[in-house]
Amino acid sequence: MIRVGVLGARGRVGVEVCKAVHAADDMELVAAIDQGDPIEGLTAAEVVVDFTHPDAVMGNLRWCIEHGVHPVVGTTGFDDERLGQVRGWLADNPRTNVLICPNFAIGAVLMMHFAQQAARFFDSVEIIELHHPNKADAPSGTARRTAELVGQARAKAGLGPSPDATSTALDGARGTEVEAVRVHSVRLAGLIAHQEVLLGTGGETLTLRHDTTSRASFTPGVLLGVRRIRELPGLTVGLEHLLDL
Ligand SMILES: NC(=O)C1=CN([C@@H]2O[C@H](COP(=O)(O)OP(=O)(O)OC[C@H]3O[C@@H](n4cnc5c(N)ncnc54)[C@H](OP(=O)(O)O)[C@@H]3O)[C@@H](O)[C@H]2O)C=CC1
Ligand SMILES: O=C(O)C1=N[C@H](C(=O)O)C[C@H](O)C1
Repeated sequence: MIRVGVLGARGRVGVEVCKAVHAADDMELVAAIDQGDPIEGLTAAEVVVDFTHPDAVMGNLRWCIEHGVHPVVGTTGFDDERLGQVRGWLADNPRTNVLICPNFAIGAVLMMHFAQQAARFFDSVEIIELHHPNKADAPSGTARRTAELVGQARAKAGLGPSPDATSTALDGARGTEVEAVRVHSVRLAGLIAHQEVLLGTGGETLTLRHDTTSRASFTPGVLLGVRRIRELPGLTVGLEHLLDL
């Protein structure tokens, strides 16, 4: 039995994760921690799943790494600086492993993978992510990661920035830029999590779209991460590394 703790246990995703861990034959839910609960409650856990808040996740990660508990992280808000800090903590605590996944839904991971594969064939690419209005970070972790993967694939193929003759624009009209890829964020009541990657070239466009219709969609990926984290040394970013793509 894998002893699992959940951080953010009363949150939108945390509730689903607790249910899934509880239902798994090979896991025991030993701690369900949320805002205001002492983090020391995680001491009995071997693996901790974190779905909290970008402002909280670094402190949680540091505690887990220093206490030899393997974190499986869904919380977003990671950039190169934060990942560098995690690598630094791991260098001082080499017995701990960390898995950080901007998106645990299998379809979303495939969308990112397909976008990366398609990128070199198209002159233009833009990303639109659409989420519920309670989301803290923009752009989403998934959109950031997609833009990084697509931007790197374009650079490798020798492609420059997407063509764009805009010479005058209101602030924000063209979104933001990640690795030279334009990213647009929509926040709308009624949505959960959605993303389109728009690719275009002479006479044709390709649209890759993923829709999250239930937060239960994140749990198979989370359970896979919990099962595999002990054999993944150091820092792993992205569920794609566990999917044999
Ligand atoms: N990787 C993925 O597949 C996915 C990632 N996410 C990400 O996961 C994160 C959480 O999303 P979501 O569940 O919608 O958010 P919620 O706000 O619904 O849940 C977060 C929970 O964590 C609690 N919390 C905040 N700080 C701490 C802390 N230091 N210790 C323990 N608990 C804490 C919050 O309490 P309180 O509200 O009282 O502050 C809340 O109950 C976000 O960053 C989101 O982007 C979401 C979906 C999928
Ligand atoms: O906050 C959310 O809801 C989600 N966050 C993740 C992100 O920022 O990409 C994953 C998914 O989009 C849901």
